[in-house]
Amino acid sequence: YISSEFTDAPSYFVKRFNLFLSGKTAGESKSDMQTENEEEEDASVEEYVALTNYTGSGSDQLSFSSGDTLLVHSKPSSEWWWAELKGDIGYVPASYLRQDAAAAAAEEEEEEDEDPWQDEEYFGSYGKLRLHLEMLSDKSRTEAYRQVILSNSASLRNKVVIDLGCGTGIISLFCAQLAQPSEVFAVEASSMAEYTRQLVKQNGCEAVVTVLQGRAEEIELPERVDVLVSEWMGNCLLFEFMVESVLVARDRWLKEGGVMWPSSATLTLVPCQANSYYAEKMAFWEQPYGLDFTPLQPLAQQEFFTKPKFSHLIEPDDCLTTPCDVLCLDMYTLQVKDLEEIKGQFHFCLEKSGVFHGFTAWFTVHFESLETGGATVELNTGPNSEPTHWKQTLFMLDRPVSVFAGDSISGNILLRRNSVWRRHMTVTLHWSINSSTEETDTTQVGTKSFPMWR
Ligand SMILES: NC(=[NH2+])NCCC[C@H]1O[C@@H](n2cnc3c(N)ncnc32)[C@H](O)[C@@H]1O
Repeated sequence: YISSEFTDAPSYFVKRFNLFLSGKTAGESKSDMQTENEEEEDASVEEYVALTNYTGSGSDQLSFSSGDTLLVHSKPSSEWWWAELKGDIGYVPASYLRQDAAAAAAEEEEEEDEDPWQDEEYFGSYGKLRLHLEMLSDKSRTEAYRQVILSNSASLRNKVVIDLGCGTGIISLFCAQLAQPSEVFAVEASSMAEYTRQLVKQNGCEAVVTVLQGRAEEIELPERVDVLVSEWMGNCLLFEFMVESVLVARDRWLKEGGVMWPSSATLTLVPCQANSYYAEKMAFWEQPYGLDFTPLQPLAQQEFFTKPKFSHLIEPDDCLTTPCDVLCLDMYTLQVKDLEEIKGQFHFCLEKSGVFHGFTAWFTVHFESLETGGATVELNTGPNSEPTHWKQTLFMLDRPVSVFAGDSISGNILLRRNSVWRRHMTVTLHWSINSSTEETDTTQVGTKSFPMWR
């Protein structure tokens, strides 16, 4: 019996289905079937995922629940497919199925054997000039490292230096040009290294600077070093987790009493307004061209406010109060295992009323002097310093909160490294807003996790 809506089912199916009804499973019926085109018989079974529940009508249709994985044996028409679920076989409405979920699952399988460090993509990106141009064009960043070398030039005499992740070799060239170290090992894993070698030669530094192509964790040095210098900081300080490579190299190659540049790193946080960003991404839908597009606002929140916004330039006036250092990393004692989960507390007393749209984060690194008592050099990527290519990182709340002078915002920030994708992390913020007025004391609590990026 084939229910009426299948009148368009080709004869092949009628035969096949009847065979099935006669107790032969799909597999066995193969030998009895002379189908018009063999490959339909041989087509590999495809996995599909049910988008929603479906209750089959008539005995020839399958019922299934959302999320079920159906094995589609063939597709006699675009509307109805012949599929199997938990040993049952029958017709299913094709529009209720989605392969990309199954494909995504397969993809997931594939990704599993993808490198958790994504080094091909990562070092591939650094094999091109774009990122190096961005970094070299960042005067605050590059001048800070130049200042470190310049202000320590006397102490660098006859020292052995490793420049970890040297890129185009700028820091190594500063060492050779502004000081007289005995040796600088410029280590670079990307294909940029071969050009870095040319730059070292082009600038007459090959007597001092040796370019080693390879990952810092794997290269062999002829000796331990007095100074480990590296520009490893990522967005929100840790993204990319290049810092792990720095710590591994420190443990392997830094002499007892050797110097880490940067010596320490601090993550700073502030509750902030983000009126223009909010207007651009959320308020926009209130009345575009006089129409009401507010039903799109949940989508906008999901699409624009779920992940942190990199390269956000916060104005000092957007800070609702004095920023607070929430994490301080000592590059001499920090361990790789510490990177899995780093937590910081904060407590802000609001000095002015405004709209609390979210939190902004940035970092500062310090380079201690090689001479005891010498001046420390600071690279501050915050809103009161010259902008850098990192700018700042904005974490938008799901919805803004009006706050008033005298209110306080306290809570904590948690950076949890992704246990699979080793260059990624999730930043979770917990906060409570305490408003005190004559009549009442109210507390609003909130929490939000921001994947960066997985
Ligand atoms: N501040 C950052 N977020 N990135 C800027 C520095 C990154 C540079 O270091 C190189 N690099 C990164 N990790 C490594 C490593 N483990 N070994 C060698 N070179 C590396 C990378 O190829 C690039 O040239």
